[in-house]
Amino acid sequence: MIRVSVVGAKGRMGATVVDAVKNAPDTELAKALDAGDDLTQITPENTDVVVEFTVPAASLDNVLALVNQGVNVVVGTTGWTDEKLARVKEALASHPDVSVFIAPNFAISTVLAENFAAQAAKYFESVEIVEMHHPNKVDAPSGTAIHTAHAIAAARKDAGMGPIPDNTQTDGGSRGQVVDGIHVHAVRLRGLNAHEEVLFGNPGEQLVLRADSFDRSSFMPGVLLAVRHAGENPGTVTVGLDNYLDL
Ligand SMILES: NC(=O)C1=CN([C@@H]2O[C@H](COP(=O)(O)OP(=O)(O)OC[C@H]3O[C@@H](n4cnc5c(N)ncnc54)[C@H](OP(=O)(O)O)[C@@H]3O)[C@@H](O)[C@H]2O)C=CC1
Ligand SMILES: O=C(O)C1=N[C@H](C(=O)O)C[C@H](O)C1
Repeated sequence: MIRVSVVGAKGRMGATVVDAVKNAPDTELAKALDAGDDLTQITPENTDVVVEFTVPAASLDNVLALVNQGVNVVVGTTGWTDEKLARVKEALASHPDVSVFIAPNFAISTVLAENFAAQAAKYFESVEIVEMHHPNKVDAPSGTAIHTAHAIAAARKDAGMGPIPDNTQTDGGSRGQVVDGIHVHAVRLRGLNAHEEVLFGNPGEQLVLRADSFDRSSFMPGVLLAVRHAGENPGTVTVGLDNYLDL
């Protein structure tokens, strides 16, 4: 059995992970901790891998503490930047037996949509991203939308494409946040869970890629997949569930 501890265990995602870990045939719950709890309770003696779903403001410190405790970490919390990733790599240099895995999104529909978007990117002049979430979400745009924008921008750059056509002369904020040259729009609406559309345009045609997570159960197969792969690449940070899919 894989011994899994959960940090952020009382949150919407953490509580769902606790149930998933209890119900999977090959995992068992070790520690379930939340805000205010002492992370030093989690050690290699009681835990094979920690799943961390907290808040962007806390996640880096949690991951650094867990790496220093010598346990593998699977992270779903958003807010990761190159600077934060560099801090984790630095910590792993002193703990070469520990691995960290971070996924902006664990839902297969969204991971596939992002992969398809990166493939489509070089064929379309225009592209914009619309992400739509429940109104309890604290960050905007979503971590997934930022990750998708970076993937599309990288594909456009590789293909030698220029800037996206846009003749906007005045903008009171309606054009969204520009991430790596891509406009990203965030909707917060009661009734929604997690949804993303990537809109591609060419003269006379449009492609829309849309992924819908209607329920947090959609993230659990991906979380368990990452848990089962934890520790495979010691001393490294791996980003993206696509690393564990046959794409
Ligand atoms: N990668 C993916 O597939 C997905 C990622 N997410 C991301 O996961 C994160 C969590 O989302 P969600 O579960 O909805 O958020 P919630 O606010 O429901 O849960 C966060 C939990 O973390 C707790 N917490 C806050 N600070 C700490 C800390 N320092 N140490 C331990 N626990 C802490 C909170 O406690 P308290 O409320 O008392 O502060 C709360 O119980 C977000 O960043 C979200 O974007 C969400 C869905 C899927
Ligand atoms: O807060 C959420 O709910 C979600 N957060 C992640 C993100 O910001 O991309 C993943 C998913 O969209 C749900």
